Amino acid sequence: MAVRLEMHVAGRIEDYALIGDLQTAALVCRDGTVDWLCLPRFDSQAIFAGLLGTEEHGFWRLGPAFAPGTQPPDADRRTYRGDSLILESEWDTPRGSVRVTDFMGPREEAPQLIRIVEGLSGRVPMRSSLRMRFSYGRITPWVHRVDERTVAVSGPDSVWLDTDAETYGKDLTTYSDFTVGPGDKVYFVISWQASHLGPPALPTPYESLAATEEFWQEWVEQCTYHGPYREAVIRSLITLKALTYAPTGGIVAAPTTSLPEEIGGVRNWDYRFTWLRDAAITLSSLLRTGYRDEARAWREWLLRAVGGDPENLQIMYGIAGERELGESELDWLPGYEGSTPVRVGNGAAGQLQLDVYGEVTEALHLAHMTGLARNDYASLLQLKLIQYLEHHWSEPDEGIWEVRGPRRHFVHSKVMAWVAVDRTIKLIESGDADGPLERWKELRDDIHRDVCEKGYDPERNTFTQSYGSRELDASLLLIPQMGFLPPDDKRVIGTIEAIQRELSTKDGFILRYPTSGDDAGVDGLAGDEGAFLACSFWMADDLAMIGRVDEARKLFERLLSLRNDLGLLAEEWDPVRGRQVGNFPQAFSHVPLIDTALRLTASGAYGG
Ligand SMILES: OC[C@H]1O[C@H](O[C@H]2O[C@H](CO)[C@@H](O)[C@H](O)[C@H]2O)[C@H](O)[C@@H](O)[C@@H]1O
Repeated sequence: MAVRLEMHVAGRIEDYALIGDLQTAALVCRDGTVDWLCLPRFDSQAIFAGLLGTEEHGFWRLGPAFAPGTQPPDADRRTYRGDSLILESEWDTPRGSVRVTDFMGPREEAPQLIRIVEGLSGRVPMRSSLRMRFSYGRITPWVHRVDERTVAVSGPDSVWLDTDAETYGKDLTTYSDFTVGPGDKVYFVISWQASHLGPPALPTPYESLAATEEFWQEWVEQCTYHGPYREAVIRSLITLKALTYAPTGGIVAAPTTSLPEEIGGVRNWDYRFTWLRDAAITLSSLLRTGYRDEARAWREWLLRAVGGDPENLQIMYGIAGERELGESELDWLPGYEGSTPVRVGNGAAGQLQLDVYGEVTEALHLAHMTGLARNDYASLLQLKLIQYLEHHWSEPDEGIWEVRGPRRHFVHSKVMAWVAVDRTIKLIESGDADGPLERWKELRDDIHRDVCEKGYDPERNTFTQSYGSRELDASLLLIPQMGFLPPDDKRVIGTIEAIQRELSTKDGFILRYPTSGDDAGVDGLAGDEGAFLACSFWMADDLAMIGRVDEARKLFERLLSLRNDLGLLAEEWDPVRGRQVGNFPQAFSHVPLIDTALRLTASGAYGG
């Protein structure tokens, strides 16, 4: 029978803090429990999967001791140390106060999760409860001692625990009970190592802490944005950097799988991969805020990943460029608050999504415009993508939202195909590439005409989700932002107003598209979902672009208020339950946050 160890249950999504080492990431709950950690990479098996199950599936709690049968207390305060990814959680207990500092140092060697306990006042009894379960909570590893170290082994993985506290094993869990007084420090470090290798080097937690703090300080100093939303922009940039897989330059969409888009629902996906779309827009935000190294690294990643025939371009890859991302279900995990299935891998990898050509080309264009050193292969890739689009832009596809229903002629896909051709024409005109300029100008005009004829409903004065449909889609908000039509075009204004009218939630945030109505089931999925945060930021952008700047600023600031206490956003917002939903933290939410902050700052629309 399962032994109930702690009374910890997974928190709300916004209860989590992110820490990471630019190769993987962990989520730490308010009560000091690490409920999610995949080792050694973002897309590896989790050793703590309590987030998607129970304490039986692995967790590591470190905090003040508490009475049996009660819940571990939440920290009274928590914050990142300055502009870093070092988390500090503090508890005030009847016996005194204590701080736990959690971080993962950017690394060359074994991945490490480091936790340092520091007594602040009084004498505080503490407890560490470490329950590793390999293979996403399915496997109880062998745990034994090697000299002063504790090692857990199963299959290809071993995880080593080093601490200066006494430990003991009970109920297949490693415990440590100790007391800290003012100034006392106790460390705990777990390090991953391939199990066929010998023990990893002994950790140096205090040196690692200093090096990690310095790393983040230096990184943040490069930011060129100094406007009124700097705090929110910096936290978003740090989050994007934390989602970057440093060895290759790949960027994950989020470090989690299967945090549901609807609590209890089936819309649960694995985001631990590099989508060309999400990575391209991330790159654009990084470029706009002065970060060129990441942009260069991602461009290199892109050129390696898409190597081969552009006919075989995938819309997403593994973080090192892997193509096989086969989707499967982990049936032993009960899911976040009962949301099943829990999926690993992602079947969307095999879809046709024509917008991706536009997003990639736009990112390469921005790299070019901001003076990133020219790369002949990048220009060649751009030309090859257009040669492909010439023959395929008029096909139906699965679109930006990766619908699992039938393919359609999504308007946004065609608009982004136009973007791809337009930016490539500009590249040729700048003299940095050679191509059939006149033919591609005609192609650009053909796509534009097609969209305006078939994707626009003159009766309702709005563009539509797909050709022949009466439904709306918030991706149409990108039409003026991409320069497809100017913001003062009456069709653009009509579309913005229609989306605001028909796709707003009660609290004024924006849905991607209707999940019920004439076209119910466009995405081929059961259930509903929350407001999509990226679309809500796009609405703020569009309102600013059409001169409704006060409204834009108010919407933006309401969106900022949805962030958790650490400035983090998931993919969606559930307006009924008033909580964050979907994978967390999500690049696709933090990127538009940065972009809207930059736009509002440029328009002077702040401070009211
Ligand atoms: O809605 C169904 C699809 O949901 C996921 O896709 C979403 O996340 C992607 C990564 O951020 C994003 O690029 C895409 O625009 C979103 O719709 C999921 O990954 C898909 O498998 C699923 O079909």
